[in-house]
Order: sequence, then C-alpha cells, then structure tokens
Amino acid sequence: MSLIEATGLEVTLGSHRVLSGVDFHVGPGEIVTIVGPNGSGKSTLLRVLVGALKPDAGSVTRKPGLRIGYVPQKLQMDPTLPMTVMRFLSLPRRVAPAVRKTALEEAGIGDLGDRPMAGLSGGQFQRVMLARALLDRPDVLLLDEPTQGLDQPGSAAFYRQIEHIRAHLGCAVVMVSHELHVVMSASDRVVCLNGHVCCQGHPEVVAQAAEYRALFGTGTEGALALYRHDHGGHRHDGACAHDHATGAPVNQTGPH
Ligand SMILES: Nc1ncnc2c1ncn2[C@@H]1O[C@H](COP(=O)(O)OP(=O)(O)OP(=O)(O)O)[C@@H](O)[C@H]1O
Repeated sequence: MSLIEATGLEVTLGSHRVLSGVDFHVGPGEIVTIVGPNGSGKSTLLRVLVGALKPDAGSVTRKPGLRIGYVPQKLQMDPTLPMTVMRFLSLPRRVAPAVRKTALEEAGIGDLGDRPMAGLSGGQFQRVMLARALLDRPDVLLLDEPTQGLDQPGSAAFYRQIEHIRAHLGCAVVMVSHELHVVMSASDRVVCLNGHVCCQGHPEVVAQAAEYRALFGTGTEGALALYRHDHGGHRHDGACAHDHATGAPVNQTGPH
C-alpha cells in the first residue's frame, strides 16, 4: 500500500497552470526523486503532498496516521539570532534533549548541538534541517532541494546520509533535486516532471528516456557512473518499489 497516493492533480497559481493531470505515489521505504526544469512544479507538488496546498482538482490520500517530515526549499531565519542548534530543534514546541540528540546523530551531525545556528556552513545547516524533520520519526521524508548551494562532494555525502537514514529508520524519502547525476544513483525511482509527469521509472532507465533527454540532454550518464556506489547489497532493480518501478519508463501524454 502506498504511503501517499495522488491522482489527477491540477494546480493553477495566479493565471499559471502549474500541475496538470499529475499522478504520484510513494511506497514504504522507497526513495523517489522528482526532477524537472525550473518552474516545472516540483515544489508545488511537494506542497500538495504534504497538505500545505490544496489542489484545484484531484485527490491526495495519505495512509492513516502517516508521519511526514518536511524540509521546505527556503527557511527564512535571522542570521543574527543567537541560538544553538539544540535550542533550534526545540522550537516551536519543546522536544526532549535525548530525541534532539538522536535526530542530530541520524543526520550525521551529532557533534554540532552546541554550535550557534549563525555559524553553520550551508551543508551543516541543511543537515540541521534534516535532523528537524527526523524529530517525529517520520514514515516519509519530503525534501525540497536539500542540497541547494552545496558543492558536489557535499551533495554526494548528503545523499549517502539519506540512504543511511532510509536503511536505519526504514522511512520513505521523496526529494526534489536539480543534481541529476548525483541524486539519480541514490534513488529507487525518478519522476521527471514538467507540469505533467513526462516519464518515470528506474534512474538509469529514465536517463535513457527520450522525454528526459529532451529536457536535460544526454550529458549526465558519465557523471551518473562516477557517483554510482555500493548500496550495501540492497536491490536497485525495482524490488523494493512496486509495480510502477519495474524499470520501464512510463510515458504520459501531454504538452512538453
Ligand atoms: N504563489 C504563486 N503565484 C503565482 N505563481 C506561482 C506561485 N508559486 C509558484 N508559482 C509559479 O508556479 C510555477 C511552478 O513553481 P514551483 O516552485 O513549483 O517550480 P519548481 O519546479 O519547484 O521550480 P524551481 O526548480 O525553480 O524551484 C513557477 O512558474 C512559479 O513561478
């Protein structure tokens, strides 16, 4: 059973049709990455999935009792605010110190609790956001461009941390990313969005799909190979996904 299942999503913002006929699902323990050009509706889709935005048409079904950890694309924070990482994790509601410490460790920054938020690097800040999303032991993590502003090794390390979290906590992960070459090797399934779903499936199959290549060109394969790494034996042939993740790209008609 899917954790989140959306069908026939239509979203218009202002006078702009942002999403049109979008179906989406994520299953337990699955890592799904949403790719697409700027303005293709990726953040909008995440906001609909998390329940922050109501679609004009279509439906979103969440498994009863589903716990969602969400990291939005932008978080405004006054950089001069004197606040440690541990204190930040207890806002806006109080969280037990042991829970905060565990979340920091899961995010790979167990040693940063006493550091001021203002002094964090971009990569450290993103991991604090990740730790914050982990506080409630989510069933699914929704991450909107979590590696924005990080260099390539920093991004690769972040995605490895995501795989560790999935393996350790068993949560599903839905991410938006522009860094196709890095993120694709860490995903079970890639959904290519351009207002509608252009194609989806196993990362390496999507990378070959005509719809994907029309949007992103053909230059990502070398880098994809470069960042492919040992996944500790778990299968990436679609076995941990479900019927949509058979490896074959699913084409959907619509304007490109
Ligand atoms: N509140 C709004 N009112 C009008 N248009 C909006 C609003 N929010 C977003 N849009 C438009 O909707 C489109 C999709 O935006 P969205 O942020 O979902 O795209 P995205 O794929 O996440 O883009 P990016 O990769 O640049 O982050 C864009 O053209 C954007 O300008």
